[in-house]
Amino acid sequence: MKIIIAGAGAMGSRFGLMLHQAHNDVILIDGWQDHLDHINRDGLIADFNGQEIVAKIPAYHQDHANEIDFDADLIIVFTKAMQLDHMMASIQNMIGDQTKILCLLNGLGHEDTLEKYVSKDHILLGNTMWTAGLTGPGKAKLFGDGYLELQSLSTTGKAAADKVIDVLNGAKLNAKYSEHILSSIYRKACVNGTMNGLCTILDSNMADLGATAPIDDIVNSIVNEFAAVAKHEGVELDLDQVLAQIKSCYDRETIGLHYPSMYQDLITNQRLTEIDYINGAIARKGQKYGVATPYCSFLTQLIHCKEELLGAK
Ligand SMILES: NC(=O)C1=CN([C@@H]2O[C@H](COP(=O)(O)OP(=O)(O)OC[C@H]3O[C@@H](n4cnc5c(N)ncnc54)[C@H](OP(=O)(O)O)[C@@H]3O)[C@@H](O)[C@H]2O)C=CC1
Ligand SMILES: CC(C)(CO)C(=O)C(=O)O
Repeated sequence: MKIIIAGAGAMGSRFGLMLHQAHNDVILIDGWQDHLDHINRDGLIADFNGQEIVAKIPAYHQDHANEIDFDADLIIVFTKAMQLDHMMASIQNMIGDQTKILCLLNGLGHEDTLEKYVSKDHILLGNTMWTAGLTGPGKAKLFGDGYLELQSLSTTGKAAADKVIDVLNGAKLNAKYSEHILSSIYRKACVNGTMNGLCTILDSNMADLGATAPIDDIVNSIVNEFAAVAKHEGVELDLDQVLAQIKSCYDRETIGLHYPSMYQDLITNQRLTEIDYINGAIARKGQKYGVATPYCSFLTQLIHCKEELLGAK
């Protein structure tokens, strides 16, 4: 399959690498010139479960996306939430009649941004429990296992979605179709709404955070706020399932040693975070629906304070 990874940071690099290894025709598009230069010069270098892999994958700057001759079957968008709009505008001319756009970003509401550029027929909405990190431009550190779920936003799009799922599974990405992607997105947002902000503020990985005494209380309070808001959007969260997914993040043998992407953004790279698309989104929706969200509001404010204190850009 001809695949564009639009947003080739940590997660884009993981998906790009695994799909390239499975003999798909992959190109990377990103806005970070130094990263692109390293990849084009030395290859994408990954510490992949402890083994060094070098993949020669062509990488292009998004400002020149118009000039790329590549008839993509699939575009996987993997920018940060606040970069999605700009990326979609950059790649608009690369979207053909049959091109599917798979969105796996963390956070809520990305379908609204995608629908500014393409109809529902093109959109596969999803989320993923894979993890990834960058150790420098052109260098990824990838460990642990993961999976992803996706759903076509068009009622007639299941067959095309299944083809994409076969390709993803050919690359061992553990993809499956979801009939209720909004529930699964809310469930994943609960994982990010607890792990990402808390690990960032408390300077911890997920396993160490999970071993603290007050964590269960804090997690329960945050998850209840997500669930109360989700109910107003027609999503009934299964709290046991949500808590089990959060607890799976504490496992040192799988992804517990991972520092969430928000930690990587703010603490490692002094970059602005996606908090407004996660806990911030719940606080805004809570106001709209008359649901109290003190934990989400406080965590959002704390992260914004930290962004200011660290001069994040
Ligand atoms: N990392 C993870 O483990 C997981 C992440 N996600 C989600 O996937 C999406 C993509 O996240 P992720 O892959 O972590 O994003 P990254 O921060 O690794 O990359 C996103 C973009 O940020 C810019 N960038 C990143 N690092 C630097 C840097 N050091 N200097 C300059 N620019 C940089 C690049 O674009 P540009 O230069 O154009 O700004 C890049 O395309 C997000 O929604 C995230 O929440 C989901 C599951 C797990
Ligand atoms: C790994 C996980 C699930 C942590 O919340 C994630 O999505 C992230 O790092 O952003």
